[in-house]
Amino acid sequence: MFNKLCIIGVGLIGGSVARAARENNLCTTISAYGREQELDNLQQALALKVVDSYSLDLGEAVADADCVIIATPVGAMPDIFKQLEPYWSDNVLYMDAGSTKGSVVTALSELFSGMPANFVPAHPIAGAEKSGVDASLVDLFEGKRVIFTPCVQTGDNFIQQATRFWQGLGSTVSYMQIEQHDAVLAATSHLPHIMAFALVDLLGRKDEQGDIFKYAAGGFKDFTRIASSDPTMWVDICMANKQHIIPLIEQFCSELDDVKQMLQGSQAQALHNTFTYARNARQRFLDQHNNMTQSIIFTVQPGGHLQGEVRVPGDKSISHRSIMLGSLAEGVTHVTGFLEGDDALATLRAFQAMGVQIEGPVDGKVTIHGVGLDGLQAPKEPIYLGNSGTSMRLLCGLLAGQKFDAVLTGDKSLSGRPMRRVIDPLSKMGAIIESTENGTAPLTIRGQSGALQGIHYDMPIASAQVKSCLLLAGLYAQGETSVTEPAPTRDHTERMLSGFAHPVKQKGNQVTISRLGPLKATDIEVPSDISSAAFFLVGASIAANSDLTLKHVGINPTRTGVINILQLMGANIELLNQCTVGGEPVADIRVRSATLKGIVIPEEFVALAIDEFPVLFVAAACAEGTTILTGAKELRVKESDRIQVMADGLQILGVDAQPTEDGMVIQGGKIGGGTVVSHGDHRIAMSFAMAALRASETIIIDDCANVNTSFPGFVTLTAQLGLNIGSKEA
Ligand SMILES: O=C(O)C1=C[C@@H](OP(=O)(O)O)[C@@H](O)[C@H](O)C1
Ligand SMILES: C=C(OP(=O)(O)O)C(=O)O
Repeated sequence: MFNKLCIIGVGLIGGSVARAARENNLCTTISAYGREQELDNLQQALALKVVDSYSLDLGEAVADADCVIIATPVGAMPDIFKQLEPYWSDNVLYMDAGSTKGSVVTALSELFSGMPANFVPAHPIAGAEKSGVDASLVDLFEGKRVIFTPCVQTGDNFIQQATRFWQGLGSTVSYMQIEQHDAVLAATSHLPHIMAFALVDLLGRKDEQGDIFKYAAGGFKDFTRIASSDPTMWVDICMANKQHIIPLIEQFCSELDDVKQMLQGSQAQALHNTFTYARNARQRFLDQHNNMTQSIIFTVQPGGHLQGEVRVPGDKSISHRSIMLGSLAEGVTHVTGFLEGDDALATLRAFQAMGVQIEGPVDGKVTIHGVGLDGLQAPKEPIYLGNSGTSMRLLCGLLAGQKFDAVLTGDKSLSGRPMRRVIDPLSKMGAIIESTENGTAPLTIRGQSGALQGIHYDMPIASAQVKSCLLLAGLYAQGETSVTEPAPTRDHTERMLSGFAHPVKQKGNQVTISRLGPLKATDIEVPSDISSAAFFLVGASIAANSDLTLKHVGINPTRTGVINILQLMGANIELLNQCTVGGEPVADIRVRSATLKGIVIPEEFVALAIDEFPVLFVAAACAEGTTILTGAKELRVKESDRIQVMADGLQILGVDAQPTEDGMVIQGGKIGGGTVVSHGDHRIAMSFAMAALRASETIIIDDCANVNTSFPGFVTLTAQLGLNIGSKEA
């Protein structure tokens, strides 16, 4: 807590910082500084009790302050810094709140001949088109991001103080390099503002008769909202960041020119492709944005049944691998049925960041221009893989054989998941991988000057991710790399390598790879994901009067444990229209309501149904008698501890579910209602949604944004089939 906070420039941002700091007890008193011409605004700030005092004398305003925030337009900052210099104190934390960072840091560095250690450059990504203290809000920063761009000279203790302060205001703190910040913001904020101002300028001048604005509707209003922003502030921002903005304006003009030519040439298809790509890209942005800033809550009313025909999204495991092998192949790979969920998209972006040209996804279609086994380029920044364990573990193997360094990062859940399972065997092959002390991400994978050495590895756990990681590293190793598994795990990597004309040798539980030559591009049709279908297999089994057909689902025998287990429990499941597509068996699956009974789940099915246990626990809760799962310790290190989190949730719903070290004991019975927490785990969220089909009360599920990682459109689809589900932002 600060004793005295001084705000220089009490406008929308400065005023909101003051309000939120007071509300959250982050300081005892607040002073403000402004210029003579801002007197009215300062008086207003005092009258509104946003600040406790103000002064037109900077020395007086900052006297005894232990935190000073400069929240003026960026163009005014160099002057403010000069005026501040005589009062500068090494113990005080100084921060700005400007939208450009290069100009701020340059001005300070010139003045002080180097950046002062106690200045933390900060940019809250929050704002509105309104200005002045009147517009300030106590919750403006709640759930918003603030970006720090610390310099090498910035002191850790000051960064920590600044972090605590902004977190106290409700923000999430991110760190960026100055250049990166200014380039990104030029694209996402500065260019859109210029476009809005320019469009209104153009139409306003044309609109002398008032016709255009008179008939302008929602689209115009949405697009031009930001043209109501403060011109002084925006002139400052544009001037300060023009080196990044000008090239973007040029690119935008050329994009408009392309559109003009499509119109001139009546190229409706080309225009359609452009618009479709943009619409999908925007949706991905919104999904990502929701994940970052909002928590989604599902509310599911009790009862209902599932009926109809449905095709669930593409297989996540196969989608990841299609991008990886397509990128390493020679030639162009066309993928259809690609999963447009965040996990698979994280893999797609990772390869784009390594120089692979990838088009799409548009309606599940992706085109990958393979660069060959040795054609990847060093990524310019750490590769962020979100929530996706498969991306991180498989990429580790693939990157271990490259000539460049790469850093892999992930969200909070992924940063807590064990990575030694891949680091240890890769190190035996000669890879150099740095992790945290706990063996977790961020991971730095060092470039290799020579090839890795092939090894034989007896996997201590049944993991397709570890196996696939080593097979991918094996593509870069001298000699043979072989892996034995304690139980069969999904074999999509092996099958797909054959499709890319690079077969592996399979003997019993051992698979062996050596570099045979280039991978050859091929076309891949991704079937629907049986792990997503699993929610409906359980949902339609437990809900009376259900009859559902799931179309074109992958039924690779290394994935069908869920069907085996449900059939043992008495489920009514039929496989229809079986065929093989691109080396993967596929079928339509018909499922009808059935009376389930509790069973002891055979351990041989555990690896074959590893992702389906959350929803199988729901099936067990609806079955007659006791269901016992053992040998499934791996569930504790997925996106959440799926044993504990499911047991907690089921208990809240009144089910007798007892977690054990490696499984669970569930007595079937009645399901009540209540609020359960998914802990950001997509499969937990979707499993509890299905439980509502048999619940007596409403089930509310917190923290569901990550459903987008594997099953975009889950709410809409399940609602169409008969589940009474709604979703809202928290
Ligand atoms: O290889 C894959 O695509 C996957 C393997 C499994 O993980 P483990 O290898 O950790 O069991 C599974 O849980 C994950 O969802 C996807
Ligand atoms: C465990 C899962 O995925 P990953 O390991 O890729 O995060 C899952 O999808 O259930």
